[in-house]
Amino acid sequence: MSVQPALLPGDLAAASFSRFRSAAPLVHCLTNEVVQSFTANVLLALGASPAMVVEAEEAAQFAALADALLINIGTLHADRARAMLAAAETANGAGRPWVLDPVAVGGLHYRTRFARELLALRPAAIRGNASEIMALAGLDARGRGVDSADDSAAALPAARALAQCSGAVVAVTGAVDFVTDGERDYAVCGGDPLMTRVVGTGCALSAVVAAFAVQPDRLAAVATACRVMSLAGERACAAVRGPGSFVPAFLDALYALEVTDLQENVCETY
Ligand SMILES: Nc1ncnc2c1ncn2[C@@H]1O[C@H](COP(=O)(O)OP(=O)(O)OP(=O)(O)O)[C@@H](O)[C@H]1O
Ligand SMILES: Cc1ncsc1CCO
Ligand SMILES: [Mg+2]
Repeated sequence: MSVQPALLPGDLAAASFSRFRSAAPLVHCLTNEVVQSFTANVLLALGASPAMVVEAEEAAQFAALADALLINIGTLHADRARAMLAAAETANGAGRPWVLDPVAVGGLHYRTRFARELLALRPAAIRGNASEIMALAGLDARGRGVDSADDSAAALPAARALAQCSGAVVAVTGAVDFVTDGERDYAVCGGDPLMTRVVGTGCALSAVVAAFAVQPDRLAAVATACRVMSLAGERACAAVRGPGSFVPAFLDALYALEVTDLQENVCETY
């Protein structure tokens, strides 16, 4: 396995974004209460469809109708947990991919236990920041050299171990996003630190990952989801004064993205 992951090739990213635009996936989002509206707007701006169907009985039914499912445990409570388990089981039964965003897993016991339960239901992809991926990997990858650290590059070994033991494609995001299936990985550059000064860019990215996880080359597709967000983020940041003007500029940049924009995935160093 390479120590320095390859950059996501522009031709793969463009092909994946083109497939996404044609498919316009319907994404069932069981996400946290802070980011629901922003997440729906990000999916709509890109050309996908969001649906936040949250009651357990309905969530179990709807997971078979949607193209993909997102489970984000940011504001977890018992009713929502019940809906999440039911929806993940339905999605698995119907052959639909589902994505786990393990918000704040690590220090908090209830959500950490619950994330372990979800992991056993085999998500197609997992997207989190460095500390979340390290903590989740620690659950099932003890003894695989998973140490503590707080940046995405340092979390790459943990992401690989998590991918190997869960079967998921794992994206660990930060200044550089790394996406791995445990055997191969891609690096995705771009974005802007301002993206961390607005709530929900990572959560919304996880919904976009779900929309891309329907594609057969899941590793390249999840990396493309990361590139779509980082490219729109860097374009938006070039034209704004701060977090307040970032959100509308970001939605506009997502809306304006063209397939050919994904061809260029340049990054001098990372
Ligand atoms: N320092 C940075 N420079 C450039 N882009 C960044 C930086 N940090 C994060 N990003 C980008 O911001 C987006 C969100 O990633 P991040 O790792 O901050 O998620 P998160 O911590 O789960 O966010 P949240 O929980 O607030 O939704 C990604 O597209 C990522 O590439
Ligand atoms: C601020 C916050 N609190 C719970 S979830 C959330 C947003 C996801 O990061
Ligand atoms: Mg997060």
